[in-house]
Amino acid sequence: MEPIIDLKNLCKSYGSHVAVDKLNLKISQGEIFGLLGPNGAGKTTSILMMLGLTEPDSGSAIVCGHDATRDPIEVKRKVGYMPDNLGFYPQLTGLENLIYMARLNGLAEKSIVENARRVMELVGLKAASDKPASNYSRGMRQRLGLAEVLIKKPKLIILDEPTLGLDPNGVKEFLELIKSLQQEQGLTVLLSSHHLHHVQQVCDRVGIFVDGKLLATGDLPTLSSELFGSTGVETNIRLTKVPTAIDVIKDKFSTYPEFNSLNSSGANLQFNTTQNIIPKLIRGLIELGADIEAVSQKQYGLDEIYEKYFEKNTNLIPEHESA
Ligand SMILES: Nc1ncnc2c1ncn2[C@@H]1O[C@H](COP(=O)(O)OP(=O)(O)OP(=O)(O)O)[C@@H](O)[C@H]1O
Repeated sequence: MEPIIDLKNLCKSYGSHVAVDKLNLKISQGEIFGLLGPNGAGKTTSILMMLGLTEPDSGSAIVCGHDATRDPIEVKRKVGYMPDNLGFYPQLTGLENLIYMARLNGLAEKSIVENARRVMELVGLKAASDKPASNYSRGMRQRLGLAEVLIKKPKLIILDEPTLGLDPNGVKEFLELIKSLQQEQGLTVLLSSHHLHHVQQVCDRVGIFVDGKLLATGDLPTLSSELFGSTGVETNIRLTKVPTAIDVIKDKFSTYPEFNSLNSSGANLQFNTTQNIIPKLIRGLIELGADIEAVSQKQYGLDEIYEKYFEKNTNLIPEHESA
């Protein structure tokens, strides 16, 4: 199946500043993809190029089968876009805002009200439909923004920082809603975020975007091995007691082609190997007469990715500040 988003060598500079540098990315239909990066990484610029709202300097963005630069109107018709700064008419109710937006999008007049009510229910705003938008909480505003996107019945929705400013419960509920839309309606979702932990809850795949470059894409295990592959696999083995001198153990395992290093502390051994060789390590230790009490393997996960790629970025808004 053709990818719903196909970006090839997409580049964009503002003056001498390279905002997006040779971005290559394919997103399949039905996927939830998280574009993840600190502030200023180039996420919004990439999204604007996908929507044909900013022209790339070079490269191409094919979205829903259309070239976003040459055919932005077709792309706009098929894609629902929720920007990070939502604006509503505060004196109108949520439902009136939605109806107004549906009219602006040229939806068929006869079913607009009925559709708007249905979508308000879908996003969990049925009870608040007739309240002025000025009374909506941040979480309700995000849902209303999503409703404005969904009323177009898009094939693909692009959400720029949708969890920004929501409290932890609001984040959870919003992401659950996105997930249910994917599962029940087969929607494809691209969302951008600088909140690694949020994105990981719902995304099938994520892309790590830093300084205009997409460093790695994949699910968490793939990302870990792409980003930390050269770090090796760390396996911790606790023995009931050390059966022989530690140098003897080291000598045995250093003949293994996958072996990098061995550190020990009492009966705790920490192996670093190029691959996961737990069965071989256990067999080797048993041959030396050891009894094994516990085995664990360090997984390079979100926290390590976060530390390596995000924490040094001084522009990053820490999660607790924006929640
Ligand atoms: N219109 C513009 N003119 C000049 N520079 C811009 C413009 N838009 C973005 N930039 C710069 O390009 C870089 C990427 O910005 P972009 O908004 O795409 O990043 P982002 O990852 O979406 O970050 P944020 O989460 O802060 O919006 C930043 O350094 C930004 O200052």
